Amino acid sequence: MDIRPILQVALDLLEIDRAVEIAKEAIAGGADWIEAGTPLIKSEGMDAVRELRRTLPGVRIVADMKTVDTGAMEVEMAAKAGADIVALLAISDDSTIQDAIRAARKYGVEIMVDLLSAPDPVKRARELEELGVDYICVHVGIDQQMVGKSTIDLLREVVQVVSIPVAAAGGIDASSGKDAIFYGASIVIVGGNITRSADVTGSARRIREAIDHVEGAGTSRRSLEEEMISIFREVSTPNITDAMHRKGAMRDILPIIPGTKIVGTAITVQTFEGDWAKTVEAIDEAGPGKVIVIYNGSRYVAPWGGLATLSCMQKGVEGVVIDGAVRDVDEIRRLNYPVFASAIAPTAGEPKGMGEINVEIVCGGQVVRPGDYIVGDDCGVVVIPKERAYEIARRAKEVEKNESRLFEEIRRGRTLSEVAKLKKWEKL
Ligand SMILES: O=C([C@H](O)CO)[C@H](O)[C@H](O)COP(=O)(O)O
Repeated sequence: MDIRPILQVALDLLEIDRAVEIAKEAIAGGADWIEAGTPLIKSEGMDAVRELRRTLPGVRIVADMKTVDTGAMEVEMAAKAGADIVALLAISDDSTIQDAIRAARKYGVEIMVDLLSAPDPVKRARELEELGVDYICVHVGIDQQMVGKSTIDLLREVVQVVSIPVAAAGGIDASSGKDAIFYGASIVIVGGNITRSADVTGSARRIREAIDHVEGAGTSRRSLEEEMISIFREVSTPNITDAMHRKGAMRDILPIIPGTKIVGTAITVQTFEGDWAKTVEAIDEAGPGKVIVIYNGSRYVAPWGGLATLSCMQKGVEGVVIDGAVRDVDEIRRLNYPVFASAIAPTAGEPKGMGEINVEIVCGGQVVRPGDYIVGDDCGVVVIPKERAYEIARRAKEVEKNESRLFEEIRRGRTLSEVAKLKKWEKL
């Protein structure tokens, strides 16, 4: 085993031509091993491994078969296609692992076993070492990452109980890659943070540098809440609605000042045409990190204007969303405060005191409950149910990463339809 940590790049892509191009860019940035990811193998079969073998002579190829049965047959297939290492799942029966190892010895390849979803991963890692596997992979799957599970915590336990090399996989970036090596991994497996980047070589190089210099690792882990808020600030509302399977967008509500963005949890207000009491009272209940979300319904009588905006600003409130009209737009512009509304009108109502604060409302056609996450930008406003907010943030980030790679491919001269391989992936 090398002293230098191994950087394995997982090609979780659907097309072999794109995979080869990305693999070459990743190697230029310092990747050591190239993995034919499970999605690539499912999409292209063993030809994916064959093509990587042919185009990347001298590079170790890992076939992530995620085998759970017929271990010997799948190892033979991958080995004959040119793989050097074949990955199985730890949840397989011992008989599958043992027969896979026999086939691996026969065909001169090595076996990596992935602890993904193993019920007692630490115990299983010990058993797998006794069975004779070559590498253990501590892996938090892509869907598990989206709900906040982390590879590093499990890695720290597994490295205590085995002496064979351990790989860490699952949402690894420069900082967690560094942590993984610091806590005892010998191999870091990186997928999306390299392969979906517009600058694959640069991303691979940054991770390479991080894992080669681990001093100062293991110190700075953000809370899931902090991570989620910072992701919502980075991604766009289109990224979020894509992540929500086209749901969540309010209708007809746009920023009064283009270029302003809001991210926060909802303080809801139900009020009625011509009554601005509850909208203004809600300011006293709001503060930093909060977005006041108002259903008023009228396009002609505004429950919000310049004075309310200034008052909101003074309290550090993140922004305001109104299904209804807003006035004093010139003042709001001068204050440069994020107000999103469905109409502009000069007339105000009266403070009558009808309605309620912090009840479930419908705003822009979407149900909003107190505490739901609200993100607004130039494309509109989306509501993210609080229970799934972290997951949606992570999935939106994946959408954004994916698009940044597609942007780069279009910049290089391909058409969108070529890049998206529309003809191949049209629904039959
Ligand atoms: O094995 C993987 C996953 O199960 C899909 O096949 C990924 O290769 C692995 O998780 C690494 O990818 P990232 O999590 O995107 O780094």
